[in-house]
Amino acid sequence: MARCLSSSSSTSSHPCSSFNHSNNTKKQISIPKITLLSHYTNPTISHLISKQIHLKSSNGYPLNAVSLQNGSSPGNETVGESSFYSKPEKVEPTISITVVGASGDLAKKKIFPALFALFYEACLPKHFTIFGYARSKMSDEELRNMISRTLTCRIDKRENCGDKMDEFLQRCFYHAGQYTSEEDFLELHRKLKEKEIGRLPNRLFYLSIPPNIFVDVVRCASRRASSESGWTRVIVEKPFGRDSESSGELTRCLKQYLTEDQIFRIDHYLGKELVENLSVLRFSNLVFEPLWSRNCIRNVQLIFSEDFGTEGRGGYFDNYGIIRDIMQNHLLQILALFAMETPVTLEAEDIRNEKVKVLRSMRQLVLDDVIVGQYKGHTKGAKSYPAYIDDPTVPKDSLTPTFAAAALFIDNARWDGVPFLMKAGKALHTKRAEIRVQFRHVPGNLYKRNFGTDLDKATNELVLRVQPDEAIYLKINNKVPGLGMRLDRSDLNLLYKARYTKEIPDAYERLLLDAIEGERRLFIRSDELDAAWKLFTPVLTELEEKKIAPELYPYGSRGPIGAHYLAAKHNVRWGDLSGDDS
Ligand SMILES: NC(=O)C1=CN([C@@H]2O[C@H](COP(=O)(O)OP(=O)(O)OC[C@H]3O[C@@H](n4cnc5c(N)ncnc54)[C@H](OP(=O)(O)O)[C@@H]3O)[C@@H](O)[C@H]2O)C=CC1
Ligand SMILES: O=C1O[C@H](COP(=O)(O)O)[C@@H](O)[C@H](O)[C@H]1O
Repeated sequence: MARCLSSSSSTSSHPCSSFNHSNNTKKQISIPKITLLSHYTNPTISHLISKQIHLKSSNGYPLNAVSLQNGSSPGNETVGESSFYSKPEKVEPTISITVVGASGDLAKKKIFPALFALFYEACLPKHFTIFGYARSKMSDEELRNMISRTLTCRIDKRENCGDKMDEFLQRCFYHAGQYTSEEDFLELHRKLKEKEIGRLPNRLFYLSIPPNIFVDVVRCASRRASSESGWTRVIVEKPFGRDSESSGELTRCLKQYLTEDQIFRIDHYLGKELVENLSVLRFSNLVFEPLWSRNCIRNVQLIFSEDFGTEGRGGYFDNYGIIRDIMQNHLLQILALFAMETPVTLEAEDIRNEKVKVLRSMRQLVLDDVIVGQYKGHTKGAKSYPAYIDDPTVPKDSLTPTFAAAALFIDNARWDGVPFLMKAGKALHTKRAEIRVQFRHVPGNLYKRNFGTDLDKATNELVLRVQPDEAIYLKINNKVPGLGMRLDRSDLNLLYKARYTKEIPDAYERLLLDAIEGERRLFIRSDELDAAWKLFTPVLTELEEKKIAPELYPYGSRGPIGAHYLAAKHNVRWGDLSGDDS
């Protein structure tokens, strides 16, 4: 896959070299010098212009008649100069990236650092501008200070970082506005245009805002600030609704203003290195794919564990809970990638088609196969840890789960009867995300009596440690060296930091770059989203209607004991997350 652009402004040598895509926005292109009047009413002239554009398009020029056709452009704008029959002129593309909600937590923590890292790595297009948009009053300089203060990205200790940072900050601007005001977005549009003069403008909006204002922003941005002749894309952060109905409604509303192709629903777990590697592991190694079914796999575990609580995000979290926050999206996406059939190609639609098929083959999740928990306060030595309900933004009688475990099944030929166990929790003893594949027993094992330990524990297990310390390891049985025949457990271990010197990019870097490049493979399609909500909505409704009380577990513990009963019911023992098994 082509990654990154060469940027004249970078000094780093990076493998990224080309921006060679099938999408019309990605190469330096030529467009004829014409005036594009979006409101052109004379049918003959309009027809001529359309024909001209069509002819040019089929000869390799961009299909940039959008503003003519959709009539939604903010004004009667021109591209190039008004000389209808003059020779085509090279127009280089530029991209304007607007971070909506620029004053917020995610923007500071992830989006600006990821953009800077892409710039540092020469992965951003040669011509780009970044705009922050939010209600807070800020000058360009104040935004720049905010960005440089909060840049704690993986490269900020590298050579020339300061110089590159200055260069980057000079391309960052701020516009204060309301999220519901078309006027304010029109003002933004004018500012963007000033930076885009003489270039083919492409625009990317990143909605880093609370979900209740997604649609307002999309309405304002699409009506008043979309690109007139290049593309306009919108990255939408989760949550995409809180159940089937609200998610369907959100999709319908967004589609009033955007096509599905313009919507990039982000699930940042899909941008994690190990999750990207899952398909590579499966489909490019003959040793794994033949084992990838009920014939050899006993169970699959998808585990997310954080060693801190909601910490400032209680207000958001209490309306969602851990099932919506982690399971319905991050863990289910991993499951779909893990379990899908071989896609026809690596194209986005082929992969997403296979993921939807898996999701639609899943058995309806039932309450008996779900357990929920909530962390309570805990004192350890001199240190005391708060309960979830100690968060001032959380109601004291909240039943919102901060922990959940669930057993899911895929009713297809490959996975019939194999439990897929999910476990996700906050304020646990460790921070970790893993995919654990436990294999079946070796039938008629000749060495059974040679094991020092119980054979039941001695099946093969493949672990993909998504974070921290990315690793893939396979637990095998091995002869203890020496005379005699005694077997013990050992690991074939691929620890990334031991094998690779290159730092692993943050998931947001990968996903932002993909959105810029128009690569949709790692973004969620609306039918995937629909299938994901169908799976979880009934159980979420039941939990809430029946006011099921979560099992309390101490902050920093391994979570509720109920998770072990659930696993045992399906003949599963959770893998050891203590970290000493790799
Ligand atoms: N933070 C995180 O770690 C993660 C966040 N997300 C998602 O990303 C999005 C942004 O998250 P985050 O940055 O934490 O959100 P914030 O709560 O920090 O909100 C972002 C900005 O939106 C504006 N805002 C906040 N509340 C409201 C409101 N009620 N009405 C109108 N505007 C408001 C504020 O800007 P101003 O007042 O200046 O307009 C704020 O700076 C959300 O959808 C969230 O669910 C997803 C994964 C992780
Ligand atoms: O989406 C979310 O993810 C974070 C965890 O992300 P990670 O990349 O740090 O593992 C989680 O803390 C948050 O609650 C959730 O909304």
